Amino acid sequence: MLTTAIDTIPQPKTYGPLGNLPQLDLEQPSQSIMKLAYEYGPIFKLKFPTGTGIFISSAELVEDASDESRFDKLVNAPLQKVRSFSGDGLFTSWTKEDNWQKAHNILLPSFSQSAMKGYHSMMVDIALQLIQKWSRLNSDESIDVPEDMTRLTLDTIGLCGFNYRFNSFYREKPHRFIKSMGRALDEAMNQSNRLGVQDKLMVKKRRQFNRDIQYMFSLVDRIIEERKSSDDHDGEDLLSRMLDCADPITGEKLSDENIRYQIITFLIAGHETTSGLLSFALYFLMKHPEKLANAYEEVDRVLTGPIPTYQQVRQLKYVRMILNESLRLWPTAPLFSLYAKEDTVLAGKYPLKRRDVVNILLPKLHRDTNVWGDDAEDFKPERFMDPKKVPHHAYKPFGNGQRACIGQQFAMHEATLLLGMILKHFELVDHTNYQLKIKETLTFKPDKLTMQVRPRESHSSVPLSQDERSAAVDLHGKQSLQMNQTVVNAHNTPLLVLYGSNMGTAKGIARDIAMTARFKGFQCEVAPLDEYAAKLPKEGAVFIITASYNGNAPKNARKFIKWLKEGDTEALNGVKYAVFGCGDTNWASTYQSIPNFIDEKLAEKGADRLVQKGQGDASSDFEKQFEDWHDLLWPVVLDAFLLENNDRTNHTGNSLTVQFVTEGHENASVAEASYKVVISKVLAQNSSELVERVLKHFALEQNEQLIICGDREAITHLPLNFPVRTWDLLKYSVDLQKTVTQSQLHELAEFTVCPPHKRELEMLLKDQEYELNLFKKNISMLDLLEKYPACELPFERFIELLPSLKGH
Ligand code: HEM
Ligand SMILES: Cc1cc2nc3c(=O)[nH]c(=O)nc-3n(C[C@H](O)[C@H](O)[C@H](O)COP(=O)(O)O)c2cc1C
Repeated sequence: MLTTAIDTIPQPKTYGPLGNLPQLDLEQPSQSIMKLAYEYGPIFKLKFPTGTGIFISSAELVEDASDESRFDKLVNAPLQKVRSFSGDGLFTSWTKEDNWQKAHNILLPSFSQSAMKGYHSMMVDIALQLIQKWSRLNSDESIDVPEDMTRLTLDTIGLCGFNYRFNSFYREKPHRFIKSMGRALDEAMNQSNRLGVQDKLMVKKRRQFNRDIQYMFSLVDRIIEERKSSDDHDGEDLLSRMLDCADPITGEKLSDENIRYQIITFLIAGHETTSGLLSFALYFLMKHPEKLANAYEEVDRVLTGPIPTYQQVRQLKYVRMILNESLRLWPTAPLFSLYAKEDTVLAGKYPLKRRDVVNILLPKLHRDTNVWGDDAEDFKPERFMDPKKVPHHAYKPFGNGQRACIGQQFAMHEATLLLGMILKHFELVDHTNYQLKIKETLTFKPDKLTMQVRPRESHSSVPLSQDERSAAVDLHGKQSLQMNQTVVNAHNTPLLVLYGSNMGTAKGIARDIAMTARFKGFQCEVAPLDEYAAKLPKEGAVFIITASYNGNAPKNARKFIKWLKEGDTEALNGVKYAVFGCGDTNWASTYQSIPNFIDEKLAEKGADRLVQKGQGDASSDFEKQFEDWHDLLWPVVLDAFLLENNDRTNHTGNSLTVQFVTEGHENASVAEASYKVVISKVLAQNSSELVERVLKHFALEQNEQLIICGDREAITHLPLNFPVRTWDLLKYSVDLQKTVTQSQLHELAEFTVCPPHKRELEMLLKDQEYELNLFKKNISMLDLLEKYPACELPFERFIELLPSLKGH
């Protein structure tokens, strides 16, 4: 007979039917278990009224338990109680329940990297509310940190997920949802620690629990009803996906009941843990002035505009490291549970029976000195400097494998953005010399942490008004224009861009590349890899952008991989290809496994690799890694097909070219690029009247899309190589009102075809004339263009000559 772990693993003394319950401080159960871990070592067992569980906390044991072929998520006793209000939502469902896989498939795309760009402006909206609130405080007023972080994270998930505004910053007391949810979570945890009979006696508590659940249901049902009855069905938020999308595998949609559970799940999971993370990060920064100084240095260097852009948030490396390190020492979801799917032996030492329960005790795992070193207890963000050196099997704040946190990128983007903004604006004051005490519900938070803030003198800036915020937010991407660009001198070399993607990152990149390629004159098609299994064309080029999932292919690349592995592949001589892999070093052992496989296999079968494989790591600077590869790619590809760079086929002697795009082709990023223009310049804009005059002069439409091509190094103030709305370009990027300079005047004269007018303009070039007639009167280039219709200055040159808009 197999000896089970339950017989051989150390266990503290038990107390009759209560088992080890008396060893737990019910106010702080996870911290009590942590203490036991220091006493009993990396593996021990505890018996509770609800069953017996093993607790593990060494890297070696956790690495083995992370094997998803042998262990799966256990919906543990507290989570089973939480099911009273979150049902079979993603967090509290068993993997084998149909609704888990279905919801997972439907909702994953909403958490892809490209989806974060869509949420960015809404996150900024809420973050600005906090910054404004803090900037209005008197210097002796103290801030309840976890309370304000909770306001922020609840409002953020409400807005990004469901377009619902909790408006927590406009309320004295937290929203009632927070109260009901907090009480219900407390009660769920307490119920799981009570004996059945004790529980039955708690009539009042049970009634309150039911009332809280009813309140949460009613709020959520209202959100669903409002959305169903509104005309706005084209949103891309979570609720839209829940209501409209079908599981790509089964073709089934989510039921109304399940949608209710999912919304509650996201409202809970989407804010409790992130607010704790932000609170701990602020605590650590207040206590570590030297780390705080590093963070200030980074924020001052990166966040140069009034509102952080998506890209800038991605560049806040040190701030991210601070968050990672905070999650190491105080992972806000401190424990997750697994069960053995079959009889097995843990780490080759501990025999387990099917269904034996293993709990991963994160705060202790994250302090395993064998992996993290003797200074494991110290706060050192630098541990996360090199993602390759992070021991991922000893760092699991977001859980494991397919049941890992779906909202990880959401949480990290939101937290990096906010922490960056707080640091940009404020000095942090530890006015009570706070001593850390941890409050536990299902999550960890610093208990009663307060601080004061002072505006940073050298960086104080005017908080934005509501209107300016709206301007930043309005364009968050609602419009998604379909368009087809007209390319001058297209050579029509075929280019096939294939992707393997579950969540949309690889697909988004494939589309972006295709847009650039069309622009360079290629005849381009974008498709999932599976559509081209055994069909790779030998004409033109093939680019492959793909992710990996636990070492396996994304769903729409499985056939392709099978074909490469087993298929009767004839020699692929003549196929010209390039591969870019989307991966994440969190999955260290299978990092980039699928793109690597494809890249190597194609070469092995005789295909020509055009350029070295590129790879992006979602836990590192993905965008930069992609850009670096993209910059390498095009010269090589153009060379291989003996092509000229077509970007400038429309060249007029300017260093810029402008191409107008017309409708009809698939594309994603118009609104986004327009938004980029807006957000980076939100404080400065030209008047609408000025913009209309320019449109009229050049006979342009305000909603027309154009792409400006030019050298990114040389021209920094214009949105280059992306489609933008003409209106946005003119309103936010260039200064239309600036007095004409003498060199601009010189160009105007050059472009003037009517000799008398040309002469007049040349006269004005003389210093005195210029001073008197133009400079003193503040005459702009636009004024002159209107006055001299014979001046045929092209639009692209006009844009190029104008200075950047810096605010009047
Ligand atoms: C710092 C912030 C966060 C931390 C530390 C965290 C941690 C975790 C952990 C440890 C799990 C796995 C639990 C288990 O195995 O039982 C998990 C799952 C989950 N998290 Fe998060 N989370 C965070 C933020 C978020 C956010 C912002 C969202 C939503 C927007 C979210 C939604 C979820 C969901 C839906 C699951 C269940 C996924 C599934 O099983 O399919 N989390 N989270
Ligand atoms: C459940 C899960 C498993 C993953 N497994 C791997 C992996 O084995 N190797 C890897 O490099 N990246 C892995 N990743 C990271 C994804 O490949 C990466 O985020 C990629 O950008 C996703 O692309 P997509 O949005 O196009 O699907 C995994 C991500 C998730 C959510």
